[in-house]
Amino acid sequence: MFNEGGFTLRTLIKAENLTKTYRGRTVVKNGSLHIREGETIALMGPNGAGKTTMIGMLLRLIHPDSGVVQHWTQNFKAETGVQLQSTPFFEGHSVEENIRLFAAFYNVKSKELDINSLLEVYGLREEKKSPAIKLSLGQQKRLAIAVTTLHNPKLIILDEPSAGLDPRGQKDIQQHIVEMKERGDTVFFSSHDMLEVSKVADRVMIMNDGEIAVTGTPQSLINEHGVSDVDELYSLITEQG
Ligand SMILES: Nc1ncnc2c1ncn2[C@@H]1O[C@H](COP(=O)(O)OP(=O)(O)OP(=O)(O)O)[C@@H](O)[C@H]1O
Repeated sequence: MFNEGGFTLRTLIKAENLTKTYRGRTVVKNGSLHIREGETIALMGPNGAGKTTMIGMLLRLIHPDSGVVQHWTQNFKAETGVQLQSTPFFEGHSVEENIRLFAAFYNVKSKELDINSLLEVYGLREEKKSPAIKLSLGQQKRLAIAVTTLHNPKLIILDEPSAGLDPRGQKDIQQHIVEMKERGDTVFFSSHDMLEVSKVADRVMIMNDGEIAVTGTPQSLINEHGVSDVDELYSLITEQG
């Protein structure tokens, strides 16, 4: 439990001094962060800043060279929804079958699964019988995000959910994150989309060259650094390198 301003917020993930080196190059340096229940956190940073490596270590998919990650429960994987940069859908299976396969993986019972509602929410009703791997990039991203929610997870982690999408596709993803937030879900996502971050994030972290350079609410960081928006803040932090 973590006490802040009189409210007791539960910490879901606490990472301390995470470091990862690949072939002599340190790509994450002493990364410390916490994710508290109900927060929507955006992880930003240039290509190669170490965001995906950091997410991998938070999920215990990548073993840090040093540092510690603590989760709110031993069984955190069963209670976490994860969209990685490429979600491997099952080849030769329709959207519906893929959802059923992911649901089985998460131990969600068939009778608890409302596929039609899920497809409706994620704008995939027409694609129900289409092969998942033939969907457009935007549709695949929406399907990947839809399956992160199947088991009603406590924490949702999205690695660049809107990367490579057109403005309409980016807006759709923003809306899905807003809906997760309104449901009270905890969401940790990486992004290069300033508008998305400004609109949905309660807290922003900017990584630069393997380090978490700043963390705070968008407004507090804007005030502290004397800039006018998240875009300017990002440029200031990442150009300081
Ligand atoms: N398994 C690996 N072996 C060697 N180098 C790696 C490995 N994984 C990542 N790297 C390197 O670590 C650095 C950080 O990569 P990472 O994918 O964490 O960055 P990122 O901030 O997520 O970038 P992007 O925004 O492009 O996705 C990069 O230089 C990358 O090439």
